[in-house]
Amino acid sequence: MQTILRIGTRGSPLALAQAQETQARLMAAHGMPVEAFEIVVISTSGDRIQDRPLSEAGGKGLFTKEIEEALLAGGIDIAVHSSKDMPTQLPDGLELSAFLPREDARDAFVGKAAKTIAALPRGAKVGSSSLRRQALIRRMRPDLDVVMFRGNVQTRLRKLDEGVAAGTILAYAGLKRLGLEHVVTDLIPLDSFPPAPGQGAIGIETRIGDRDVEKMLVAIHDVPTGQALACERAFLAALDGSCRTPIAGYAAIVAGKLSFAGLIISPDGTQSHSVELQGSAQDAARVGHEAALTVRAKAGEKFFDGWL
Ligand SMILES: NCc1[nH]cc(CCC(=O)O)c1CC(=O)O
Repeated sequence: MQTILRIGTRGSPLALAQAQETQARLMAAHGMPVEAFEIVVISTSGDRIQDRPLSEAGGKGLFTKEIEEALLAGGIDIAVHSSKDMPTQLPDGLELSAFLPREDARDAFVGKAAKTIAALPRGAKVGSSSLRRQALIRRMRPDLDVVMFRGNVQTRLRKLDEGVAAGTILAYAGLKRLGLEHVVTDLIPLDSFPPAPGQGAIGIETRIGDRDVEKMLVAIHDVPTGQALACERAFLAALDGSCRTPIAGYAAIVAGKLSFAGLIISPDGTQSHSVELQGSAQDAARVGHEAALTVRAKAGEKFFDGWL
C-alpha cells in the first residue's frame, strides 16, 4: 500500500509519541495499515537552541517554523504539535483543524528533596524555564530558588538526578505519553496552578482548504477538545503579543457547558489577576475573548508593561 498522508513532527521523544498516537488513530478510524501514514521527522530551531530561554531567542514559533515550511511546500500533509507550543497567529494558509482527545492538563511536580512543592526545604532549587511555572512557584513559595531548566523532558529528569535542582514541574500529559508517569511525586491542582492554554492537547495543523486531508481528520477530531482550545486560544490571542506576562488558562467542557478560568501573573509571582467565565461550548471563542477583556480591565494596561 502506498502512503496516503505524510505526518510531519519534531524528533523529540514526546513529539514522536504524539505523531504515533495520531498515526494510530488514523489507522483505526480508516481501517488502514501503518504504511498509509508515514511519519516525517523535521528538526526545528527550537530543538537546536539550548543555551538561553526561548522567550529570548524568538518565542514559541521556533518549534514550528521548519515544520510549517514543509507543510506549505507540500513535503508533508499534516503537522502534529503540542497545542501549547503553537503561536496564536499561524502563517498565512495554515490552520489548526483537528485536536485529539485531551490528556490530563495538570502540571506535575517531580520532587527529589520532597514529594510536594509545599514540603520543599526553605530556599530549595526548583528548575523550570516556563515563565508561567516560575511565577506560580514564586507565588506559592517566595523563598524557593527558581533556576533555568531547558531541554526535553528526559534532559530535565536527568538534571534532577544529577542534583541540579530539588524538583521540577512538567506537564503530566507529556510524562504520560512518554510512559514516565511513575516519576511524578505530586499532581498539582488546576485551580492553584492553572496550566498553559492548550496544555495536554495534541493539535493537527493543515493547509487551509485541503479538503481531502480535512475529510480524513474529521474521524479523529475531538469536538469538546476543539471547543476548549478555541476558548483558551482566544483568551491567549487577546492578551499576548503585548507582553511577556505569564498567562494561564483552562476551559472545561461538561455536557455542552464551558467553564473557563484564566490568570495573568507578574513574573515574580507577587501580583496576579484571575477571571472565571461560563458559557455555551458553541460560543467557546467568544467566552475566551470576553475573559481576556475582563482580566485586562481588572489588571490595567500598565500590568502588561515592563516585566523585562
Ligand atoms: N514546552 C514543551 C512542552 N510542550 C508540550 C509539553 C507537554 C505536553 C502537552 O502539554 O501537551 C511540553 C513539556 C512540558 O511542559 O512538560
